[in-house]
Amino acid sequence: MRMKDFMTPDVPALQPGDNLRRAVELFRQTRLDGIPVVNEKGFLVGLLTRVNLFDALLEGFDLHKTVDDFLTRKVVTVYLDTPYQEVVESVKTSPVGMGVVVDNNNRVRGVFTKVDMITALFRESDLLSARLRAVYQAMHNGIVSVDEAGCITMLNPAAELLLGVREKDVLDKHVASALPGLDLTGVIETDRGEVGKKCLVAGRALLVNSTPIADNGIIMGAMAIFQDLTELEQVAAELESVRTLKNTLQTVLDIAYDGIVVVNKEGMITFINQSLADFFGFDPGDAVGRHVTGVLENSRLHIVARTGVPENARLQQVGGSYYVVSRLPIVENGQVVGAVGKMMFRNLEEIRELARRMDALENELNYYREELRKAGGNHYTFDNIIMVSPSMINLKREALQAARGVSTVLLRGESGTGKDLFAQAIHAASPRRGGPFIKVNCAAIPEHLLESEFFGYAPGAFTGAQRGGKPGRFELAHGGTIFLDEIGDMSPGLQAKLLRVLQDREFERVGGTRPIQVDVRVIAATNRDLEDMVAKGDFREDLFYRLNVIALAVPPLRERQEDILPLVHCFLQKYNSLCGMNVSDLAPETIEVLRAYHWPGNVRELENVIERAINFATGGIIRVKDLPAYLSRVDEPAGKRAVVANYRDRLGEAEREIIFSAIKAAGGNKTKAARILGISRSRLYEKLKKLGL
Ligand SMILES: Nc1ncnc2c1ncn2[C@@H]1O[C@H](COP(=O)(O)OP(=O)(O)OP(=O)(O)O)[C@@H](O)[C@H]1O
Repeated sequence: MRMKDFMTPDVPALQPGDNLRRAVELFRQTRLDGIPVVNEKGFLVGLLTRVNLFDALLEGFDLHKTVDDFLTRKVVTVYLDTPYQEVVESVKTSPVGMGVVVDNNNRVRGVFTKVDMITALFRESDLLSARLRAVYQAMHNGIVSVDEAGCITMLNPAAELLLGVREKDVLDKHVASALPGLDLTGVIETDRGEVGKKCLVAGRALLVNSTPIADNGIIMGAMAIFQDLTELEQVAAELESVRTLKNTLQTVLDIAYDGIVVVNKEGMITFINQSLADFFGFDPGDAVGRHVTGVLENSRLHIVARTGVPENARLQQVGGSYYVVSRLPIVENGQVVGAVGKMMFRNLEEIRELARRMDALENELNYYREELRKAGGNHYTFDNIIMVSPSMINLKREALQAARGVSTVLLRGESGTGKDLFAQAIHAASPRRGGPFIKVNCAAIPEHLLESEFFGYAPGAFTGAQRGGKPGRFELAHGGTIFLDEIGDMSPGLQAKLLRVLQDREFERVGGTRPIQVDVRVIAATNRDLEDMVAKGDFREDLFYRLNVIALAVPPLRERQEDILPLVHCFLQKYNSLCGMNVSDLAPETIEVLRAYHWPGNVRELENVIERAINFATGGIIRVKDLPAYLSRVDEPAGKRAVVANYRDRLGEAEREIIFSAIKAAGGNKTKAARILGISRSRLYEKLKKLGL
């Protein structure tokens, strides 16, 4: 409050030269204790008080005498903007008890009297108490105040809530009895406040600050301000867990494999992890607070923070190298508030190495899947093997004879001729048919697993091994038949071990010491020229003779054309039902093409061709156009092929040619062929199957 808010404005004034009569008249009109005297320019000359006037009259001056000789010249003057508090001090020291108010140009604008001051005081204290009450009401902390006798004078709503009492019920009661535990009488007695004292009041743990209330050095009472300690402790615990979480996150982000940078909506960096800073050689502290474009070349993070559109797996060039980055907006309550960028800057070689390892694992997985599928798959009998050709009928007769005995059988023949089927059929026709039929594809098992697959491993044989060890295929085949497919692909070390099993029917698990005896019939198969391998020293002669007790040769498909059509119809039936199709016949030209083809991949290739053709056929008939183009253009010039073949066929054809030439160069040795091609043996095996070779 300022002077202009509570002064008495527009008071009449005397001028130098005015007489006492004029003064008497003005006093009668205004009831003021003094009349300002101003000159013609409006400046204050003095103040004629009632006392001045009475003195003049008592001294016997008549009413025509001018006021000039009786004025009080030392007058309290204040400006319009002077604050209330300053005026109070002036008035206290003024002998007159009133003052004159002037503007900034020192012209008289009014007067202030003691009545004005008291009115202002009331207004001021009303305002103060309204403000104080608002604070009391709104405060989250509880407040209790007491008078000098310790009786409660006030309790705010927060205190009511915290202590579970109503103000009206405790007013004027002594604090010690109304609120036991809240010690304010001690504060009054000692005139000393206390900070952060723990008190138990009305069953609540409180943190209390108390202070005496004094006026001019006299204790008038005391006041306590308090808050719930349990609430405080809860907040502190929450803060602590947030701090721990922040530290954890910070550590995780700092050791993260990738670089991480966070910007706010303006594109200013708010966080950058240690890995990124280390990689580009700067201090994270220097980067925080700077615009991202000033720290990382070609950054678009500020754009993502503005648009909210994520950018995944983009390339960003920094310092002449490219890095894979992903940028994601940070959204809070539906608003984009920033963005986070992730940068893969590690050596690409490491990633390639990882990919290689994954590749190897995938091969392993595929192998086990295939084995699993076969383990639960159909077991063929001679009735399921489609054959009409005399050579096959003859073979079946020989195989049936072999099935009755216990001797080892060696199935010879090109890939895809049906050796696997014959092995199963022999088992099914043998007295061991009630026992297990276990197949081991020596070419498909990853090299490092071969030995443990064959013979199993003892408990604790190597890191990662199953705790109780694992039986090998020989153990699993006990009482039944083991079918060793692709026997020509076995390493020399394993050949020696196999020989021992065949001779002694006994072996040890990998890492084990106990000999294990098994009763197993062996059927082996190969598409390799084992005699040639023996001659070259690639295959043990003694093992060859052990295996070659009963040799059965499955003829290639091109040498038994009579079987082609019956096989086609068998596959039509199989894939119609598998694919939900209804393709029942072949156009005559299609039959011609199938007969004319030389089927290097034998029955497996024929089966693949039919499966594919069913998917392309229209009108329930397979036409030449539904067959792969390479079947019908053996002699066509390469230029013409390029025009007609579709992308997938050309790709498949190129792959076949590459694989064929590698196998040829390796003399039929798949391990060598895989090495030439730079792929794993099991991957080559997968490809051969896929291409029907
Ligand atoms: N006579 C047949 N009757 C029915 N299906 C056959 C016949 N011959 C082969 N097949 C089919 O052809 C595919 C290849 O047969 P199989 O696996 O027995 O050949 P394989 O000579 O053992 O080949 P690889 O030497 O590559 O192991 C199989 O899907 C099998 O079902």
